[in-house]
Amino acid sequence: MAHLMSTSCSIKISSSYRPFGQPLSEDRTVLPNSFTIKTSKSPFKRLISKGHRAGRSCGVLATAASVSKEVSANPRSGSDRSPNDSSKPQRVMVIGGDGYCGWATALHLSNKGYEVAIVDSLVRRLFDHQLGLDSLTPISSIHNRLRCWKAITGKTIELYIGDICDFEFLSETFNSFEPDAVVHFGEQRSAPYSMIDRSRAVFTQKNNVIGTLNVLFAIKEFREECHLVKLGTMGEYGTPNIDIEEGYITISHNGRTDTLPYPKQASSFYHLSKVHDSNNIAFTCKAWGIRATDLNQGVVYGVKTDETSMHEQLYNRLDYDGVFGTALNRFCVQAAVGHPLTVYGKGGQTRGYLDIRDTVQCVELAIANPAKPGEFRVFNQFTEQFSVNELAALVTKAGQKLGLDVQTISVPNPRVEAEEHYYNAKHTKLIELGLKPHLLSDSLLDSLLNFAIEFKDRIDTKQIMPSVSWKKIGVTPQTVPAN
Ligand SMILES: O=c1ccn([C@@H]2O[C@H](COP(=O)(O)OP(=O)(O)O[C@H]3O[C@H](CS(=O)(=O)O)[C@@H](O)[C@H](O)[C@H]3O)[C@@H](O)[C@H]2O)c(=O)[nH]1
Repeated sequence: MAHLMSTSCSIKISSSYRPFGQPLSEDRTVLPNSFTIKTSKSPFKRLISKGHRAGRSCGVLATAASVSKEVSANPRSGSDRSPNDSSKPQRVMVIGGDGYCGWATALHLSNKGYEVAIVDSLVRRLFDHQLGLDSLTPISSIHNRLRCWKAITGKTIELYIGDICDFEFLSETFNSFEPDAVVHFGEQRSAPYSMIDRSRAVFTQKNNVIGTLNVLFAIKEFREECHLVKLGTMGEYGTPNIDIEEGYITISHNGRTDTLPYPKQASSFYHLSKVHDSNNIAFTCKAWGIRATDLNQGVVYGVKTDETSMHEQLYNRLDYDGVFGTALNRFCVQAAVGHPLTVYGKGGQTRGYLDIRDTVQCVELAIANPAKPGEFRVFNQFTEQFSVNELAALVTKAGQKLGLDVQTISVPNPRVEAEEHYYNAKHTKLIELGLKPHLLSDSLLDSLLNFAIEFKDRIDTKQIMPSVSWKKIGVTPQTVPAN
């Protein structure tokens, strides 16, 4: 495998850096190549990109990038647009661009010709340190990731490190970057994390709800035309005993009919934070004329996209632990290491799933076809439905083909959720916009299993069993024992 030799540089994060939202007003972050960002009034517009443009060699040995053609037929993709056409966004701010979905999306949009800026507090990396967890794949620092991207493709992604709950920081990023679209992945996204203890529940809702509120205020104040593309979740709907519509349902009641937001029945403090976000966004679309798209995403699986596969320093994270790992990714890692697949309860829990290559495609489609001013669009972002038992059966079959002995166990369900239920959710709007789904196939499972086998030595089997109980959550802070 090709290796990237970093240039020698010192990256200093101020000792007063606060990842949980306190103002950074006088902090100074010293960046590689001796650029200094001041987070108070100084204009730090594009200082980082100047650092990249200085073009210092990263010693990249990888071959040149292949460019994805997935949605290139779309006439409104980034590179095809005339700069005078204000309805077609070109400058995209990806909040949470260092995370699993955000990183893949930032690279994809950059590859498609959009001017991209990543805004991230790096708190996701801190959660791993605090809980003693790690990604299956070794991931580079955000600075090395961006240097590598620049070295391979010649494209610059700007970087703003800070917390969007700090409105002063967010205002500066808006005024500096002047986004046409904001893709907001910058939330605490794990349901089990939000159910560890009171402080994590409070953190999740504060971080997610206030962060989104700040983004709404920033759009209103500084970039009225900016399109908000917000990552919601299919979990907002819960598992009702009727078909799930895309955001709205037409109801007749006592002789009158109206189209209303689809009822929400979230089942964790995390999923509830997304419901609160949706209500705040819907209200501000009506009250202030904000244009927004809520992408109610299902469970994402996979790790590779065209862009993250270009070099090992661009690899995406892959979580397999009981807090951040999601069902199919976990099952593939479990199979690789000979751990029985952990089906919670009866295993009839059915959800919408999608390949991470479709996440990036969906976000691009939403940006390229923006909502109208005042419109609050909701798209259900998944491609197929599976029960947990069905996923376990698919992974067992794929594992056997690779010579793995895959067993399944029923683990007492740590969550409060229906284990056998009706589930039929609509997901046609993104298909209508041109989504070409990568359906779950033997070859994807094969590749994911092989990826897990490749990094098998990094797997800490102690992190596999679930450790967070929905019923046992209490006010006492939970700490992690050193094993
Ligand atoms: O080892 C496991 C892990 C999960 N499950 C079950 O699989 C289902 C999905 O759980 P998950 O951990 O894969 O996903 P979830 O907690 O719902 O959250 C993930 O998927 C959500 C989409 S959705 O599920 O709400 O549609 C996103 O919003 C979240 O950010 C993402 O972490 C649940 O019924 C869970 O009980 C198992 O049976 N065994």
